[in-house]
Amino acid sequence: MYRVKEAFYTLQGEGAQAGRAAVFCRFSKCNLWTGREKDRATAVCDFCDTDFVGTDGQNGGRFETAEALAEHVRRLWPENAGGAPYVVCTGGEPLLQLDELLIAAFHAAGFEVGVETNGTLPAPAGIDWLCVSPKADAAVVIAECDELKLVYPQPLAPPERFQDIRARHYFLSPMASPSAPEHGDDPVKMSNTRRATDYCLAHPRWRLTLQMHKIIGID
Ligand SMILES: C[S@@+](CC[C@H](N)C(=O)[O-])C[C@H]1O[C@@H](n2cnc3c(N)ncnc32)[C@H](O)[C@@H]1O
Ligand SMILES: Nc1nc2[nH]cc(C(=O)O)c2c(=O)[nH]1
Ligand code: SF4
Ligand SMILES: [Mg+2]
Repeated sequence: MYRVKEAFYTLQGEGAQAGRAAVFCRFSKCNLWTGREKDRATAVCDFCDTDFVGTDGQNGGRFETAEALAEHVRRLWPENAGGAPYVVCTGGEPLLQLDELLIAAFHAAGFEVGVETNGTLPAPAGIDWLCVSPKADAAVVIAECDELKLVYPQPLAPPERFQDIRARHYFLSPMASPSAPEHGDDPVKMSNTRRATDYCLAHPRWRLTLQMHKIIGID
């Protein structure tokens, strides 16, 4: 059984695949926060900007088989539109649920499979694009990925701690305020963007990435 909060067709807003059309499949549940506001202050990850509780979002639901979920995602991709169909598995923490069966079913449906993970759980084989985004002092168990995308600043997760994770790209993503309006003003994010910029200027191995979807007002 796979539990999905929501699924939607949009442009990837972050990282090296920014601008690419993708179906986002947001899995329910996370291992670093319950998703309830009353638990935020004591959570390992306390700045999450996402609602991943339950299965009641747009195109959310419970799927008995990998094939059923892959078919559900396939229906969200435009027909005969060309390009390489792309699904981004996110959450919540997708590696609590994503397994080799589901990856095979996505591939059989014609999709490349991207994953956004906090890096604390091992990744199944077959993922086409793996993005690891470390959180606070949670141990990262993934040694190699396509992109490391660190939310910045995090007092317990300075960039220097992750130099030994092998990645094709190293990104800093300015921390947005979890309570800021989804597509509105966020002074905290503005200040964090300046700090991330300064870090990238001083450490050119790191590149700046912005949450483009929030800037242009799409999902
Ligand atoms: C909601 S998480 C879900 C996937 C996975 N649990 C993870 O943390 O990578 C999706 C992406 O949003 C980022 N994110 C979450 N809260 C954020 C915030 N307040 N500001 C900027 N990025 C944030 C995460 O770091 C991650 O790259
Ligand atoms: N457009 C868009 N791009 C994204 N990249 C990562 C996201 C996520 O929540 O995992 C996300 C998201 O929620 N929307
Ligand atoms: S690990 Fe990801 S989904 Fe979980 S609370 Fe943090 S940002 Fe949100
Ligand atoms: Mg998001």
